[in-house]
Amino acid sequence: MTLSESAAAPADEVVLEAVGLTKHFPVRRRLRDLLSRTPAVVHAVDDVSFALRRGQVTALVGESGSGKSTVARLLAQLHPRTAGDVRLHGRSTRVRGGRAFRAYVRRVQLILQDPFASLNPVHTVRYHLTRSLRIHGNAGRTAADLDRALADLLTRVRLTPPERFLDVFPHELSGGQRQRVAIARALGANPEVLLADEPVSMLDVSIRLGVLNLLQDLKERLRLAILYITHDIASARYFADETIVMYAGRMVEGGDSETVTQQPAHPYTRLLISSAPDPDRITGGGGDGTAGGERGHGEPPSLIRPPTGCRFHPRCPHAMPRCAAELPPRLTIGDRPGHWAACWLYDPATAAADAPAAPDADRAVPPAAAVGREGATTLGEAR
Ligand SMILES: Nc1ncnc2c1ncn2[C@@H]1O[C@H](COP(=O)(O)OP(=O)(O)OP(=O)(O)O)[C@@H](O)[C@H]1O
Repeated sequence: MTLSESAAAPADEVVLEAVGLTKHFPVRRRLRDLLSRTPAVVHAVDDVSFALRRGQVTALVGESGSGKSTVARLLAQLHPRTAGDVRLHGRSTRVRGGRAFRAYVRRVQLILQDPFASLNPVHTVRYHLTRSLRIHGNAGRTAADLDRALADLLTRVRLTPPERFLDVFPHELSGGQRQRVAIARALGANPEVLLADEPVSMLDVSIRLGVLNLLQDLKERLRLAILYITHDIASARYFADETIVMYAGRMVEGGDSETVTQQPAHPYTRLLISSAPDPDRITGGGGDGTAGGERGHGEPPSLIRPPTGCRFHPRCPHAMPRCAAELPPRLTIGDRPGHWAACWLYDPATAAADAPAAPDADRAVPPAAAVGREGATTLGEAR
């Protein structure tokens, strides 16, 4: 598909979908494990479903180890999946290298966290971009075509004038400029989807916004579908149209970013927000970084033997007996269209019965300011 074709397509068209996506990694077996019939596995991702739409950013948020990068790698076809499906324009896709893989990556590009690692230090910007354009058949026929395509890529990522950047090596660039080159290289494929795995977390705080603004601009101008993976829920509010929260390999909340970050429903999302390093970036947080948010306790669970029922229940200040026994489905919150949480607090039966954790009787959702007075603090491995 050409750029002009993609610009003409409807904005909310689903491009890439995860459907019940599941990934279990085998664990190296110890002697005593050999006696066990069921081999141990890491439940990295379980039953994850969402859609990436043209011209929209979807944020996947969660603490370290929640399975975000594994989802990106599954969508990029870099891991075989244990179960579930990846659908590109509605068609199930499973590619393992070769020509099919090249055709897939032409449409779905992955941008990694560390531009130092993803650019070869012995090659110039010109080399990296030319290689991408050639591999994906976008270099044109003549040297002049190639020069135009190179200048166009650098201009798109706002490295201008292009001739100043073409013949420099990665170490001569700042971190932000290197990430822009990595984005330009991804654009060399003329993709429909960008999977951006923590694209700004290794950059200085002062230049993060510039790179996020660039991605936003590309989303709008090229109508890209973008998956933005981050542990920083504050940036999801700013940058993403939709936000999905993951905990211990499962999706726990989703909805439009404004609602998920300003009226979080799941106790884990509340904990994530109350632990955000800069509470001023999210209204409703207090100056001490905890007021106005949830408090939980403990560490993230083992993914080899994940907790039964809701995986957050051992840390949840609102846990009920049911939470340990039954896996909560996605339950509609009802405040804004599309807002859901996988939490038994939002089951009408819970609200009607004892509702021990719903201080606001008119609303099954515990308001952020009213919940979370119990328990100790801290978010295990949040970075
Ligand atoms: N190749 C692998 N083999 C075994 N376990 C893995 C592998 N890759 C990831 N895992 C495990 O899967 C779980 C999810 O990891 P993943 O990297 O997807 O989480 P994440 O949310 O992206 O974390 P981070 O922000 O630290 O990258 C972790 O427990 C991790 O140790």
